[in-house]
This record gives sequence, structure tokens and C-alpha cells, in this order.
Amino acid sequence: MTETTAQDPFELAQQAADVLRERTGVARHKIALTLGSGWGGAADLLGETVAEIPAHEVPGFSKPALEGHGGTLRSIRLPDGEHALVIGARTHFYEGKGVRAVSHGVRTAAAAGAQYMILTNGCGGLNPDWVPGTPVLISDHLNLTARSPLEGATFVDLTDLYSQRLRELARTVDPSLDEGVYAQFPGPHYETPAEVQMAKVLGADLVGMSTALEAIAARQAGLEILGMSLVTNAAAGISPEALSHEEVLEAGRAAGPRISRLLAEIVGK
Ligand SMILES: Nc1nc2[nH]c(I)nc2c(=O)[nH]1
Repeated sequence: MTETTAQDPFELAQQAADVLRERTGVARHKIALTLGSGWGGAADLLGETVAEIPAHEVPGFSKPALEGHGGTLRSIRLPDGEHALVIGARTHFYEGKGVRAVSHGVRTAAAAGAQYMILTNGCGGLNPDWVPGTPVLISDHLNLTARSPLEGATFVDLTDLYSQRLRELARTVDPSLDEGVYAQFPGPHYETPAEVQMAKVLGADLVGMSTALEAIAARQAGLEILGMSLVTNAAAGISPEALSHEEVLEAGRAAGPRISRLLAEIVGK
């Protein structure tokens, strides 16, 4: 399916939000979160789950690329009575489904009434001080996908795209939180050491395969954005020895409880 023949993405997002409203009975989800590698445990700490819907039952969403990786849309009642929408069905750009599919989650969140979008991911770190398991606030991004999630004369300002206000709020929970510039590569391959050095020269502190396109779409939809990365590995060439995949997974698992509590406290602010 080419982008030009698909249904209008905003109509599809509205359909998805209507199904969500129907299935959850929740009129408005004030906050939406996409939980990337290592962040999955946060959902249970946010509040009481009102409903959890298999993503493929909601228009525009499909089964997760990786079995067992979420694959649901979850409505959670927060202690203050508002509701959070946890989107456990992120489409990565590298899946080749097009930028509309990548942006569908944040557009659905906006159509469901969200004011805030929290985007999290697992990534590679360029700062040797950020050992695997370190959470880092995203201060800005480099979109190295050479694509935009927006179409047509949609000239959107991206100043303060990763809200300074929300970063400061996050630091009232954990003053030690560092921040950095996140570079989205197309993937699915990892970077070569030379590409990591290129990203470093360009000003990146983190390298990943998600988030930047979603953030642009979220800004266009009028959401205030907080981005957080979990460094699960040193980016290629940064540390002498290549981390084994098992060490990467272990770093994510070990950091899970701490970063999940952090995220739940930030949402509770
Ligand atoms: N591009 C990129 N994406 C990642 N995701 C994870 I987890 N680690 C990496 C990494 O080192 N590079």
C-alpha cells in the first residue's frame, strides 16, 4: 500500500480513538505513553488498569513485529482520576510500513484527548559515563531518517520539541537525570563505529531507531512531549569490547524497576 492511497491518517486516528473510547468507557486520556525497550514495567505502577485491548482490534494498529512485545493498548486510571493511555504497539520505521504507520500511535493519542506524550526507548549511548541501564532525558533530536511523518505544506516549528518544562519536572523527581541529543537512524542494522563517530561530531549523545518521527507527529498534533531513553548498550565503537546481546537485555531488565518507578513518579506529578 503506498502512502498516497491509504486512508487519511487523521481520520484513521479518529476511528481508533472512537474504538478506544467505546472499549474502555474512558472519554479522555490526558497522557499517552509509548514504552520502549526496558520501560515496559512502568505501566503497572501508573495506576489501575481499566481496560487492555489487543492492538490489532483497534483501527490502524497491527500485531507487534516482535512476539511478546506488548501488542496492546492499555487504559490506566491515574491517582488524580485522569487516565493514561499506554501504547504497547509501536511501529518502527525499519518495519517498512511507512511514516503514517509510525505516527499512528501518537495521532490516536491526540484524537483520544491527550495533552502530553511520553516517548521512551532503548538506545545506544555515546557518553562512556552512561553505563547500560542509565536513563537519559532527550533534549533534542537529529532525524537521520531523511523522512518526515508530515505530508504537504505542513510547516511545523520544532523549537522546544522535547519540552524543557517537562524535563525540569522530571528532574524534580530525580535531579541526577542527565540529558542528551537523540539521533534516529533508519535501522534495522546498528551503526558502524564510523557512523557513531559521525553522529558524535553532529552532536548526538544517543543513537536509536525510533522516537524522532513520532515526536514530530506528536508536535504537529499539539501534544507536549517528554522523551526519555534507556541506554542499554554503548554505541558501536564507544567501548572496546562489543556488548553481547544478552548483556544488553540484562541491562534493560536490571534497570527496569528503577526507571519504571521514575516514570510513574513523573507521571504522578
Ligand atoms: N541505532 C541503534 N539503536 C539501538 N537500540 C538499542 I536497545 N541499541 C541501539 C544502538 O546501539 N543503535
